[in-house]
Amino acid sequence: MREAYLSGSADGYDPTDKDIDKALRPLSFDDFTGQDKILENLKVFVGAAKQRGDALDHVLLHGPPGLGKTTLSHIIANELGSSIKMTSGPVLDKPSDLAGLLTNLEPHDVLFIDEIHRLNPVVEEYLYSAMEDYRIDIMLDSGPNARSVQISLSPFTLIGATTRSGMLTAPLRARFGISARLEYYDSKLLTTIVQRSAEILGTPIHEDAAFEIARRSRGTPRIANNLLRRTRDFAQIKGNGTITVDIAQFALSALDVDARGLDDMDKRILTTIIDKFKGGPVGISTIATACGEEGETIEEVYEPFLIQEGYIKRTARGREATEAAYQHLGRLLPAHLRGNTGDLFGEITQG
Ligand SMILES: Nc1ncnc2c1ncn2[C@@H]1O[C@H](COP(=O)(O)OP(=O)(O)OP(=O)(O)O)[C@@H](O)[C@H]1O
Ligand SMILES: [Mg+2]
Repeated sequence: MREAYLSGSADGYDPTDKDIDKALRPLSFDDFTGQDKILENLKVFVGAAKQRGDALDHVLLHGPPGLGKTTLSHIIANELGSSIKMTSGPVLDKPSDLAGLLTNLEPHDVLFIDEIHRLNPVVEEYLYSAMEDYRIDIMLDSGPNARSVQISLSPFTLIGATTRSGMLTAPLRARFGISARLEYYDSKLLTTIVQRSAEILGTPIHEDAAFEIARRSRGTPRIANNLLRRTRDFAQIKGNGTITVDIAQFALSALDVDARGLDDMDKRILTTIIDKFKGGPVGISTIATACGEEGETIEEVYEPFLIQEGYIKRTARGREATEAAYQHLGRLLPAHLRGNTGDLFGEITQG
């Protein structure tokens, strides 16, 4: 497969980790664990496009970081038997950057634009006709000699990836025939992913150890793979190379991984709601300001996991911390969450 990397990705790993990361990346639909509904549909769309000899319709992949958007894009290109060219929104500065990429695409190639919500609006405008009619108008010269030339493109598939689908403009969103939102993985799926990765790394791992890593990975394969790599180091130095549940627990607490996999920002959001706003309800923009993060990011990257895990509730008046959040952070339950059962938290706060 031919690849042109126009930009480095912003994963922030060191080079060795990056190489391992590449080795762990599933290459085909059958290799990919989870996201069943999305995969089933993609198989149909890819199969049908191939049968007709058409380019696959443009695909938008959205969802929180580390769930497999880039991985799936490579898989789609592989399954199409096409090449993939990769770039990202912020890198495409001028329309000519985009034109250069588009005119170099072979029929049915995939152009992957990461962080597509960060496209320069002028570049985005050019993308519309490219996506719709496989052609672009380029302005030659300027002033009185200015004229526009139309260039035909090979039929191609644009795959856009974003963690912030809310920031996409309506006209751009409307031009994607296929749109899929990736969801967090449950612990069972992540256990399978950890076991698969351990096998690729040649590291023996017990099933309960794989599960321990999985359930503390914030529903995210990237985090699971990261924790596996670090746990493997502990197994090598502190044990005999096999990852047992004891080694996993030791490693995870040495790494300061929360028992339920929450990260710093998750915890900051919960403590903000509980300590500063009496458990809510409080609006997202208020939480954002208090946490020093953008509201959109909280809404699209952090909140879905906290809601899925039952730590916060979305109500008409804002976000509320649940009993689970108070308990997880070891805070006393407020009166409105105190049941009649007189549990530990309830009783302490009674007096
Ligand atoms: N379903 C899966 N099965 C096995 N491994 C997976 C799966 N999804 C993701 N991974 C692993 O997790 C890592 C992160 O995935 P990927 O880079 O595709 O995420 P992403 O959604 O593009 O994240 P970002 O939004 O940060 O770009 C990959 O290196 C891959 O090895
Ligand atoms: Mg990515």
